[in-house]
Amino acid sequence: MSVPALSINNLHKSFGPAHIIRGVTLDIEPGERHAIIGPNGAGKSTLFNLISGGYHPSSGSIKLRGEEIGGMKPFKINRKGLSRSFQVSNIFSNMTVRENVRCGVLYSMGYGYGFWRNVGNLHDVQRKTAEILESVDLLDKAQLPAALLPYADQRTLEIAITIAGGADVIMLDEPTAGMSHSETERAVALIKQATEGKTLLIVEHDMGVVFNMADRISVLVYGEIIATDKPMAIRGNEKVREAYLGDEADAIEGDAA
Ligand SMILES: Nc1ncnc2c1ncn2[C@@H]1O[C@H](COP(=O)(O)OP(=O)(O)OP(=O)(O)O)[C@@H](O)[C@H]1O
Repeated sequence: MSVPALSINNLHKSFGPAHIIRGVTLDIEPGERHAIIGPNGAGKSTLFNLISGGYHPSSGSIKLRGEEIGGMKPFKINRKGLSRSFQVSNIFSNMTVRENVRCGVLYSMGYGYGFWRNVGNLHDVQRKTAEILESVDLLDKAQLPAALLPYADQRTLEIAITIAGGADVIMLDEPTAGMSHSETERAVALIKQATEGKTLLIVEHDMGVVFNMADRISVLVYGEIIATDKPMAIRGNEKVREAYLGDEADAIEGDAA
């Protein structure tokens, strides 16, 4: 068997007396698209922050391709090939769309951020930047200041920046939050295309998105994973229906069937 892209073992996190993550164990295979779902306050963002280095685990282990990363600084984890987006937009609004993506590309190639002004001649950087912009369908808006993009395009740019760093494990926190139905459909297609071959971990409230995108789903309730399975099995899981999805499960659209 291959080494899991991410391997979480008996992970706990408490804030003072509040025990928020309560023994999470989960393996995510290389190339898998995995979604974490669960009610508000279940601990999804906390789990994301633990994996990407925002929080120190209280106990337990988090391994990236077999290497322990629990408690490492976020930039070190990023350097090891794990990149995450945030719910709150992370883009440089005064820079153009192209410059924003270029920053990520430069970073992945080992250049400092201060180098970006002189990169016009760096062919490999230009090519990689254009490739990413094309994969998320933003090439025709590359010269615009990021602040002028419509909201859905800003979220897409955020995803492009996350991918530009060259990581092969990508974590997206509610990538379609605030988007209309048609914008969401487009974003899902772009995310699938842009993360092809990479390992993807998402937190998402839109069940249409989750069931369309994920190979497997984990359901987090009160800091514990109550089920990890393929979308169809999650939809039919009695425990999951009781704790979270309820009758909504029957109404979920998706090609998971
Ligand atoms: N830094 C912190 N200090 C204290 N409590 C925290 C901290 N971060 C999160 N919590 C608590 O942990 C619990 C889980 O929060 P978290 O944001 O991880 O849930 P979530 O599943 O992401 O919720 P939502 O779906 O609403 O985003 C909440 O009760 C929250 O108040």
